[in-house]
Amino acid sequence: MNRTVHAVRFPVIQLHTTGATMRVSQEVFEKAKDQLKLLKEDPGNEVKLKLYALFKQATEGPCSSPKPGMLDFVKKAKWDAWSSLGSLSKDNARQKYVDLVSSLVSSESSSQVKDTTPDSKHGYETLQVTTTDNITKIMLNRPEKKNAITTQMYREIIQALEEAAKDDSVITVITGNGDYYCSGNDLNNFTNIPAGGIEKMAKDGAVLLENFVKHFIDFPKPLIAVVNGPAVGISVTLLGLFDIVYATDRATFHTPFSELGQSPEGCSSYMFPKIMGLSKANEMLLFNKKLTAGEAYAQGLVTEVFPDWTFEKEVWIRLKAYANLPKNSLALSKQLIRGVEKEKLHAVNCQECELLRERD
Ligand SMILES: CCC/C=C/C(=O)SCCNC(=O)CCNC(=O)[C@H](O)C(C)(C)COP(=O)([O-])OP(=O)([O-])OC[C@H]1O[C@@H](n2cnc3c(N)ncnc32)[C@H](O)[C@@H]1OP(=O)([O-])[O-]
Repeated sequence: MNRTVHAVRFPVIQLHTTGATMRVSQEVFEKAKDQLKLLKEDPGNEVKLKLYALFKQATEGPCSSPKPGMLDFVKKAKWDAWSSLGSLSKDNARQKYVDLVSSLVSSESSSQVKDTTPDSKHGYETLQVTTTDNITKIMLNRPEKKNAITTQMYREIIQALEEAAKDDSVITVITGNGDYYCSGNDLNNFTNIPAGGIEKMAKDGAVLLENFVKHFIDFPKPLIAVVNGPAVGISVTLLGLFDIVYATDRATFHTPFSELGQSPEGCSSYMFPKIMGLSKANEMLLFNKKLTAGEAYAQGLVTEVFPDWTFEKEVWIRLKAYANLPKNSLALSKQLIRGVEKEKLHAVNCQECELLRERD
């Protein structure tokens, strides 16, 4: 089952960055060329060189002209930029050219909008939670630990989801700070044995985990994962409970449960086979197969993959457009889509947590 991607039309170039396979049409390429002429701000020499190189590669293929002399600075810089693209195909160069122009046009228009990002909400130590432009953004904020989820972070995410469910926002986004989306359960959660011993730790852990996952199952508004880097463990298994998953092409998806002597959670034992088919789900959940972003897209776990260099810009422009849609209509439609499965998901969550408790 592939996820549905809602098409949003931008006033400028339509973005075609769905995975690595889609081709940019000549028409889109020409449009990008025209848009470039309308930029008001000079993007700077580095970007201009990149644009030049991509354009040459897209129209003529790899650079085969002789290297200009050392003193011919401009020609040499252009030649270097073009040559650096090596054997990049014309199609890929066209795609990258269009992506780059899109990001320049977008950043120019968004720089004209007043920055109204409010301060992070108080009371969170492991998260940064903000609401702006009708979007509540829950950012995992332990970049130095690759955003590993401690028991405190589990509790804070639960609290943030409860608040986001009730606030004025239209959509809710979860993302990570730094180079990782999330490295999964903090492994120290298993090593700090409390006074009641291992059995109590396992029981408390299972109760917390079940409640945590329950908040994703029951979340009433569209929930979007902005996967800004590699994702591990529970941050991957939960993705089946999000309504949309956008990923940078730098992201990977890894569920090393068998390696750790654990079993799947986050309703992945039910959602992954449903999303990607049984055998692909088994490769991930039983045999620890790490997926690239492209593979995760091909298997329907990810809605769309964006080049890392334009990821944040493109995704947030799109999300802001989504967040202007009518709040109630979105919430009701989501509940209609998810409602059919809710009972089943709660039962799966309960079983998964019970198994984890027994195995600890
Ligand atoms: C409830 C049960 C269900 C849940 C299931 C799961 O999620 S299962 C999945 C469970 N997850 C895993 O099995 C993933 C375990 N982690 C890894 O495999 C690697 O750290 C990495 C591949 C995520 C990043 O490799 P890299 O070479 O790029 O970076 P680096 O290694 O140098 O890490 C930087 C710092 O972050 C720290 N830190 C990172 N992750 C965790 C963590 N989960 N925990 C604690 N700490 C973590 C790391 O110790 C280091 O701290 P230090 O020494 O600076 O104080």
